[in-house]
Amino acid sequence: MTETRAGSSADIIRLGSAAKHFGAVRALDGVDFSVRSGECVGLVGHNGAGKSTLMHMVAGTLLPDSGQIAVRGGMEQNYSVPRAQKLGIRCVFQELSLCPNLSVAENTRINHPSLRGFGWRRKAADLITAKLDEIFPGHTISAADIAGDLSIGRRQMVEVARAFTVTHDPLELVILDEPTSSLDAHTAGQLLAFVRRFVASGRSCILISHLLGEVLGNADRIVVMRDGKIVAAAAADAFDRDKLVTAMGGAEARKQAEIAAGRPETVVLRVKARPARQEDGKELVAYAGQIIGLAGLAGHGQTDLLLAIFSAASRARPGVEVTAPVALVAGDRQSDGIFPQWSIAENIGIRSLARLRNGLLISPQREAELAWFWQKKIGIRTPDMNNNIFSLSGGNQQKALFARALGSDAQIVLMDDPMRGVDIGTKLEVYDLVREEASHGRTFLWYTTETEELDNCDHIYVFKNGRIVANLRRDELTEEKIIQSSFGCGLR
Ligand SMILES: Nc1ncnc2c1ncn2[C@@H]1O[C@H](COP(=O)(O)OP(=O)(O)OP(=O)(O)O)[C@@H](O)[C@H]1O
Repeated sequence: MTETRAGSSADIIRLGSAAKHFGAVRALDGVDFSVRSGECVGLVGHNGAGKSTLMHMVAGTLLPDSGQIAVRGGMEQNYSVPRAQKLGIRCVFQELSLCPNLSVAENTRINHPSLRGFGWRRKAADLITAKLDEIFPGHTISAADIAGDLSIGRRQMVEVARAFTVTHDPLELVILDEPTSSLDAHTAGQLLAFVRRFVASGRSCILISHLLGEVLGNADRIVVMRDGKIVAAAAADAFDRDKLVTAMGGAEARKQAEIAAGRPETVVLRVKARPARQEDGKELVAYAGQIIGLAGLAGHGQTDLLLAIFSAASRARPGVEVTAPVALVAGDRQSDGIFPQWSIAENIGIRSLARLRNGLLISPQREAELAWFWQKKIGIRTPDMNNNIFSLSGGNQQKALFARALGSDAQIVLMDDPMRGVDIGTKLEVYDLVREEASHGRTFLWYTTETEELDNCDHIYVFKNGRIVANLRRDELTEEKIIQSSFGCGLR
């Protein structure tokens, strides 16, 4: 990277008065937005505020209904994805785009048509491996791995690394839309440290995240969106968490309520489950009314155990005992959670069909009532719950999956890192809801990559290499203890 580029104040891209409608929804309402060389711009806002729509315009995947786009000071008349690519603008969107049946190397080749001829596979493999090594030292991903076989966290790592690989086209600006949502704290730290090095070399990033600490700690400038508009923009050190939350217009920056402490432990057993690789007799035990956390580095068996419990509800499995109906809130909504052809209301009602039935048929009225109830309860932002589920922003899709589980008759709710992409105001509301439901006897098993969320749990099981290595009570919980157990030996 040259010094001139690092020192340049020219805008890489500038959008003026950008507006976009989707039917009745005004997703962007005359937005001015720019990125300079050598800066990391943090972009925050509630679910549905318009962040992804704005980023689609920067990336050329969506054109504004009205407004202008200028690159390096020159007006663009026919801005498009190939044009953005030529200018060195890349993006990693929330919905991951790797082809599941291709290898990591083959997926890398898709972005680099210049890798052709004899030995292209080796070159693509070397390119992505070097970038993974640089961003995520110690990763265990092979370029020969098939993308669909990787956990969502590893797919996210590949997707991020791929965006930073360079062959022919330049690399100026990378848009990262919730890039750490599926990563554990350790891996997220590696990525954010890399982003800082990247911008220090004169290139630029846009970082979208609902984890406000991540934005405050890594962005140079922060832009806050609300209802399709930019409502605040300033140097990052002009903000703190409370100021951001207030600007976003979400829930007040309240502290998490005093939570599980004091709730009597009941004796109704709901789940007993031993991980398949556990040899020392440790097992997860959950009673009615408990919120049980599953922690540790991502991909260490937490999701596998949740899926084993889920399947044990319908057919017996050795080592797993389940005593009540089970619902699962999938973290990987793309492959596990969403029925893409269906409306929002149908996606919510699918787990409650028995209650929605009128004779042999599903009553549209009951389905609409259930959907409306949950729309109000957790604020699903849409003008019409009969719209297709993909008309919702990413975070609002996730809320619909919550509504499906909580609106069902399941007494055991399994949550597989479900708060990805959910804004801070809604998160606090969902935490309250989970605690309220637990106080009525529901049991929650909650895998999360956000250590703060474990404060909501009564017990936390820490996983390593497919096994439970520690069982902590909430009052013994510290980030240090989790990391110690995740990397070292079990505490008890
Ligand atoms: N393809 C689409 N069809 C219809 N409506 C859409 C479409 N894409 C976005 N919208 C709507 O535009 C608004 C802005 O959505 P956008 O995805 O930009 O929000 P966001 O700030 O990125 O939210 P999140 O934090 O949940 O990802 C939302 O109301 C959303 O429902």
